[in-house]
Amino acid sequence: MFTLQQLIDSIPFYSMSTEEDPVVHHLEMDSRHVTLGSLFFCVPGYTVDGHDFAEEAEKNGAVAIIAERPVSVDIPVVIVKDVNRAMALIANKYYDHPTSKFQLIGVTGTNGKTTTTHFIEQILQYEGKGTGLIGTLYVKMNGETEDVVNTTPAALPLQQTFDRMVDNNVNAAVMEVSSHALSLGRVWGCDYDIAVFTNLTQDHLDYHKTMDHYRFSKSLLFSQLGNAYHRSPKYAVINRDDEAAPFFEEASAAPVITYGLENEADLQAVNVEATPKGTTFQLKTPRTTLPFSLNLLGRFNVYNALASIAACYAAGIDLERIRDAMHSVAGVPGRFERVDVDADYSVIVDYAHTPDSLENVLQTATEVCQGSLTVVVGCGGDRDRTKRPVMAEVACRYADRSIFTSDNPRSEKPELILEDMEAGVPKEDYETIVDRKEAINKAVDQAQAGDVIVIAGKGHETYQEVGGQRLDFDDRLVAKQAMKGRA
Ligand SMILES: CC(=O)N[C@H]1[C@@H](OP(=O)(O)OP(=O)(O)OC[C@H]2O[C@@H](n3ccc(=O)[nH]c3=O)[C@H](O)[C@@H]2O)O[C@H](CO)[C@@H](O)[C@@H]1O[C@H](C)C(=O)N[C@@H](C)C(=O)N[C@H](CCC(=O)O)C(=O)O
Ligand SMILES: Nc1ncnc2c1ncn2[C@@H]1O[C@H](COP(=O)(O)OP(=O)(O)OP(=O)(O)O)[C@@H](O)[C@H]1O
Ligand SMILES: N[C@H](CCC[C@H](N)C(=O)O)C(=O)O
Ligand SMILES: [Mg+2]
Repeated sequence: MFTLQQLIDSIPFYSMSTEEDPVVHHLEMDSRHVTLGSLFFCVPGYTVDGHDFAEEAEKNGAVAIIAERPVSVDIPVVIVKDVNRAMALIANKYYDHPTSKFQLIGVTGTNGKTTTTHFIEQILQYEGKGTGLIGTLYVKMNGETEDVVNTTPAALPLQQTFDRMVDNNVNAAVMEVSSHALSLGRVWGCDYDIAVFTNLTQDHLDYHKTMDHYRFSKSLLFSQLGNAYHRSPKYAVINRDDEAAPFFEEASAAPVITYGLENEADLQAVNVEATPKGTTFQLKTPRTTLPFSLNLLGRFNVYNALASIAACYAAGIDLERIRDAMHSVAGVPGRFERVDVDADYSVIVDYAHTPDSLENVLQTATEVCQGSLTVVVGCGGDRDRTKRPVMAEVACRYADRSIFTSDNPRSEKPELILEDMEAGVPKEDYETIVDRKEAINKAVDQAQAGDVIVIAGKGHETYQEVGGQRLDFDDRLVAKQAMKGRA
């Protein structure tokens, strides 16, 4: 148990409204969940401002408040420069620096984070480690999953999750680290042992405004490798084939292990071949060359495999053991997931929601397609508008037939999102069907033998976000129904 003073000792400068030093029993960033003895953090949000809930927090039993400006309460108020970052430091202290108690691997990059973290988790499990995973799909501890809101949670739930990982005997955890999280200080104070960079292409310009800021935010994971505890060597794992590689290498506060297919790298995949069941390649390292086989399709998955191999090697696992584990690594729900209905055409559901991921998945689909390729795709509302025409262009460049539709319009009018997409391509190259179910039905109805349909953007999602509502919607179920209806 800590007193307020003990907790805020981890912040360099602050001002305090009183000398009182209450005991803190709980940390909280949502006034509605405050209980007796809580320390309440006033987080300036995108929708509302946590400072407006200080009084409610006091009423609900908070013993002190951390804020960026004065608030009218009678309990102690500590004024800090940045509540998000103060919250990260205090949560670290409160939970006794949980990330110093197990090996922590962070994966950042525009695409491939969820896939790569799952590959790494499977290799760690093959080694018999107690594993933790945090990312877009869930928090997972020794096989049990829990729902999440964000890919990388805010500092409080994050440190609390790490603390539970310690209690659950996790000795190696792997997590997706989003650029939002790095930029907002959600992962401040995390003691990463290994930081992995997958790639950098356009996304999230609504938040970052420029690619430079986006790239800088991602690089924070690598400069953070210099953190305190030094229980084992730390490493950065970097994709040499990405043009941002030198930037990340320079930002790294730890030795760098590179991987790639095209450029010479510490771990390089050569002789990559697609087989009916997956992909094979030779892994060339300065010491040895080893044959690898992967149950998954797509050159992008070779990159994800290389990132995982390099991360696990950095974590101290033998390359031969990694090779054996990789042999049976399974794919991830909603990533190039084939809809399981017997038919002479294939339907693939994929989470591609950026220009680069769409290009990768469509390129892979053309390699397995014997007839014509159809893509059903939309772009998310309240997200980077500038990627919409680019995604439309990519769709039309690869597919024989493109159907533009809705993907989580959120607060935007679906027709206007579609107009943004349409601006990227000539009229005769696509058709537009606002209703996603109708769009999927039409693609399936018209499929011929040997054709492939890629339904892109939502992958594992089980909802369509319209206005403030989440309506049930699962591309895989809708496609399955359409396919069965046709049979
Ligand atoms: C833009 C953004 O990052 N939003 C995050 C933010 O929400 P917000 O700013 O809207 O929060 P808010 O509702 O304004 O509330 C502000 C504060 O007031 C508090 N509050 C609110 C109401 C009340 O009655 N009492 C009260 O105390 C809230 O608890 C909060 O602390 O804080 C929330 C709690 O931490 C996050 O869940 C939420 O992520 C939303 C869901 C989101 O969509 N974020 C995206 C942009 C994001 O972060 N994405 C990346 C992944 C990107 C990728 O992988 O491609 C991610 O890591 O998830
Ligand atoms: N290494 C890669 N390079 C490019 N595209 C990829 C790569 N790996 C996966 N993809 C594509 O990107 C999509 C999303 O993959 P994944 O979920 O692994 O990425 P992510 O980085 O976790 O995405 P998010 O930022 O939404 O969490 C996949 O469905 C696939 O189409
Ligand atoms: N993490 C991404 C997910 C996008 C998924 C797509 N279906 C969309 O809604 O745009 C984001 O929040 O931007
Ligand atoms: Mg993800």
